[in-house]
Amino acid sequence: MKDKLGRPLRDLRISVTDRCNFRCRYCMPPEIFDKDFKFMPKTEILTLEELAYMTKLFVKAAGIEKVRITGGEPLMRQNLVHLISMIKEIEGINDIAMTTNGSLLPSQAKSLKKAGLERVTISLDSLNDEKFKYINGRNIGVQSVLDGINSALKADLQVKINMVVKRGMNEEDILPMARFFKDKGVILRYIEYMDVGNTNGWKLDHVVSKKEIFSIINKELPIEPVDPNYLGEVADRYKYKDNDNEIGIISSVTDAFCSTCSRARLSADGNLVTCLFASKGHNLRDFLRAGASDEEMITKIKEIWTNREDKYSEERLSHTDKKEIKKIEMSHIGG
Ligand SMILES: Nc1nc2c(ncn2[C@@H]2O[C@H](COP(=O)(O)OP(=O)(O)OP(=O)(O)O)[C@@H](O)[C@H]2O)c(=O)[nH]1
Ligand SMILES: C[S@@+](CC[C@H](N)C(=O)[O-])C[C@H]1O[C@@H](n2cnc3c(N)ncnc32)[C@H](O)[C@@H]1O
Ligand code: SF4
Ligand code: SF4
Repeated sequence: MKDKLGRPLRDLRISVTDRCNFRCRYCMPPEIFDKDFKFMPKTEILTLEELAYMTKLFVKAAGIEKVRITGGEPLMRQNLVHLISMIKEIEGINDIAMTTNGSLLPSQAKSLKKAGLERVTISLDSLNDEKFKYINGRNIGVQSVLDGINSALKADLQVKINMVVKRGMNEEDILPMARFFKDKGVILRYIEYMDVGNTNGWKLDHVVSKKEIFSIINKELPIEPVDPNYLGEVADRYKYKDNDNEIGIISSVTDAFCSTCSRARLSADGNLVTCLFASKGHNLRDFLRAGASDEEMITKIKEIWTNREDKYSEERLSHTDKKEIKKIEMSHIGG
């Protein structure tokens, strides 16, 4: 099954909650996501069983093999271990990963691994405690994320680190992060700051480009490109010349990768979203709860994917001088 631009559906990213214990200023600015902010009501959120069932439908509809659990903060969802174990049982799924801020991992890493989680990507934007406390908007120190990383490694999970780079926020942390993680057996990935949602005040000037990130690292720690692991990998891979450790750079802004984008996103309230920058999703929840059969659900998923023609990042620069379009917030669909 291919979309209108010839792209298959391979990778399902499931957001299990729109809530988070952090308020990263580039994702959920605390002034907007405050005590009056209306998060999704519980009745609208898919149950763990519904999420697992939806995953099964995506396997049947498209043969997806890879699932990434995300949020909001996925570890805030109760009994997530149960969801992982249900997904693990689905024939055809051979890669279960999670993106998390890491702070709640120490108490959960072992049981997640036991349930079938193989990989975690942990977000960390600075090793400077004061700066990190400011960025996450909740005064949470670096050590709680480092504890999360250590607990994941101890539980034998594969670990990657995501660092969003924003000019004026943390570009001076690019090198310290590289130095710190270089020999730790984890892959650090730098992400160009993106214009997801409408609340983070994104400007093109805030973007530190892939080229710039490469040159900052390469000057002190020489690196060279490595071939992608698979077609459509979002990160460009590089390895250090003096050892085999790797870093990645994700360049959605300056070097878009829409032409190989095979990712579908399912929000916690059951909307199928075909692009990170979409204005809205396709409501699968109500269709499911109205009693649609497996066949009807599968037909619907296929219909949505085959009509897909998203390529926002390739067209981004032509959007910036126009009136801003409404986009789903990152905390709804999880990156
Ligand atoms: N524009 C855009 N950005 C994306 C897309 N997918 C991922 N990203 C960005 O890249 C970041 C890292 O993505 P991950 O989920 O860690 O990457 P992944 O490709 O699933 O990781 P691996 O499976 O380990 O290769 C996300 O948090 C987003 O910020 C996409 O389809 N479009
Ligand atoms: C939305 S979070 C959800 C999962 C989890 N709460 C976390 O932070 O890892 C997923 C990823 O998106 C990244 N992200 C959030 N806002 C972004 C933005 N405006 N540009 C680029 N990446 C962003 C985060 O840093 C994180 O790595
Ligand atoms: S990036 Fe992740 S941790 Fe930070 S506010 Fe967004 S959802 Fe929460
Ligand atoms: S902008 Fe949309 S179509 Fe392009 S890579 Fe990202 S999610 Fe895929």
